[in-house]
Amino acid sequence: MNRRVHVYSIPMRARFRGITKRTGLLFEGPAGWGEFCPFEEYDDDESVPWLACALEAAHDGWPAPVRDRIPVNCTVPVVSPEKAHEIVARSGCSTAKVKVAESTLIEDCARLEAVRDALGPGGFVRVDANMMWDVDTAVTAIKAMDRAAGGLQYVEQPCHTLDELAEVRRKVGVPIAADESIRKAEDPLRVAVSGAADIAVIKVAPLGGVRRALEIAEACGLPCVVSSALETSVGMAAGVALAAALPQLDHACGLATLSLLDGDVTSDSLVPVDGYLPVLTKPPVPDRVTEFASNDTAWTERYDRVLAKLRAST
Ligand SMILES: O=C(O)CCC(=O)C1=CC=C[C@@H](O)[C@@H]1C(=O)O
Ligand SMILES: [Mg+2]
Repeated sequence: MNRRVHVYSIPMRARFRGITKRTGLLFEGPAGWGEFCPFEEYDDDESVPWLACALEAAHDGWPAPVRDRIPVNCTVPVVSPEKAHEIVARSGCSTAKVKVAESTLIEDCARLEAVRDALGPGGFVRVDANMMWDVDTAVTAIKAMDRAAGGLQYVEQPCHTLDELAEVRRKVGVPIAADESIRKAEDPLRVAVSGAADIAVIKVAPLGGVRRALEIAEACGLPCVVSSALETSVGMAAGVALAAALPQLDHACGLATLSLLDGDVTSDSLVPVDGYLPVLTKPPVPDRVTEFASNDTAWTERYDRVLAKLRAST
């Protein structure tokens, strides 16, 4: 590795998807800064698209936007109903995505009631179960949550397989969104989600960058929601660029996750104002990265290994 890189480590405000700190690596190229931050469980092969996304930002820049601001949802981790209410009320967003299935159904429903209370009747509530349910559990839980939330906009990835999603979709009236089914697919360009889901959740880093994610979105043939991978504002800007370049955007996107981190690497933080994020022409400069600097060499070693794999595959 010979380029200028910064390894960062930022604590999470609340535990989210089992992690309590977000770590990754930033580097600069001729077009700006890129962020490489695959989650720990992604092996080197699975991390190749994450690096392609960072290299696209740093070297090529992004396709032209067709809109200049992106509606976003606030994201509610597994917290108490009081805390959930506070997160939603403070966010300024009229759509909330609530993590479910990690606590009991009673706790999830209490959180959903609090979220609806904070949003008022005009807001949208969606839930994400991260593949935790089997079909029967999903059907029971979705019906109960739909009641508790005063109507669900959709449920994201209730079960593991596409067949299970399709079965749940036939059994409940709530629309189904596919996330892991797309981002963890062997070939996201070929995965046939259309019978199993109503909405495609698209994450720019695991899918290999803005251009590649646009191709995948088109191949899915479904309305898309762009969602983050808990990046700092440097990586988040790529997700915003994807949402900005999609020909059609009917739903709020899951890109308001900076508030889940206890800090950011830049003073130009991508935090929403009145439920919208601005579209940037290039990634923000990480002028505050030294506050979160880490000397964990595992990240530079990971970068080198994944870069070698990326080069071998192109
Ligand atoms: O979509 C959002 O509102 C925020 C992003 C989010 O929920 C996620 C980001 C990264 C990893 C995931 O476990 C999770 C998701 O499953 O969508
Ligand atoms: Mg998800």
